[in-house]
Amino acid sequence: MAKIVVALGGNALGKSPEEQLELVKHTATSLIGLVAAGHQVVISHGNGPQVGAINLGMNYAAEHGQTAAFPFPECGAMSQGYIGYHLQQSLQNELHHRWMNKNVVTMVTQVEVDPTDSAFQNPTKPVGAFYSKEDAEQIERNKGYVFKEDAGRGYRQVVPSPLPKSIIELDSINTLVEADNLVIAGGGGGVPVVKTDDGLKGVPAVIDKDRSSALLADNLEADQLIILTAVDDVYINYGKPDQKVLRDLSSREARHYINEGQFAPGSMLPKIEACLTFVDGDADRTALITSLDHLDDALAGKVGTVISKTGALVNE
Ligand SMILES: Nc1ncnc2c1ncn2[C@@H]1O[C@H](COP(=O)(O)OP(=O)(O)O)[C@@H](O)[C@H]1O
Ligand SMILES: NC(=O)OP(=O)(O)O
Repeated sequence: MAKIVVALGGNALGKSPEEQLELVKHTATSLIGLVAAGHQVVISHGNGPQVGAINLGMNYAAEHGQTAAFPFPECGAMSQGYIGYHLQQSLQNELHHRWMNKNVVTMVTQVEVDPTDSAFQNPTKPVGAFYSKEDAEQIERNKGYVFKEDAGRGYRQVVPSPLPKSIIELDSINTLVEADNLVIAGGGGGVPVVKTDDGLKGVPAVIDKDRSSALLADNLEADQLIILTAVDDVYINYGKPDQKVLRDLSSREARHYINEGQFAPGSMLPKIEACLTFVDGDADRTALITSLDHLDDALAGKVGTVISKTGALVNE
């Protein structure tokens, strides 16, 4: 039996509640498959598109005098509830379908960040919808938001993405996991909070969920970190005619490709860095990056990129 932290990508969760529920149902089948195989599974997820959509909706309602203004950390907490609800329901339905009995719980999770983190001066985390260059420039002028190009897919608003320092609810998560519950935690990288003289305080930012998931996996002493996103594999020369699948990577090879600039900042780079943080902690640990659709194939070794301290296979 292995302890596995599975991180689901926010961009791979679809663009609407209907799409998300459909995608999550499919992923629930594979996740419960892992549970049925005897593994201890902890689930985390991204929230970039979702927190951006919630924030836009709340801003619109506030600008039209229909609601009070909702700060960004509150929007992050809402995204944890929204995505956690779909995950809980889909996992519970799949458990029921298989006549399995297990409690599923979403933990609203706060993650401590450093208020002096330089990320607050340099927003990099893409959130919300994709825009054309012209539309992004117009919104920048009208609202003062910052936009950046996101991995060739269009322009998106970016917000600060400080590094996760500690998981506030770690003890509760650990207790629930050890009591054999299926736990969803660290959603959206956790709601970012800073420690002040008056206690914890939310800050407007989005922590990278891959980095938080690596911290969670390390803190829970997990054996494996699985990052599920929109692509089946990690590539070098991604999107070019000579792109090549990386099936199996040692830490050393991964660092070499990072230095070559093979992984886009804001998308694949933080995933690779998160995997390195996790696997460098212990030689027996592995990390797997694959798509939400092909987890079963990846576990069978047919697709996906495995990262470990020493590497095992030869790349195709
Ligand atoms: N070298 C690469 N190999 C594979 N995908 C890459 C690479 N560089 C950038 N990407 C992009 O990174 C995306 C995954 O990052 P992102 O969309 O931020 O993930 P998520 O929201 O699922 O966590 C892929 O869908 C792909 O477009
Ligand atoms: N919080 C976060 O990293 O979200 P995405 O996975 O959507 O980028």
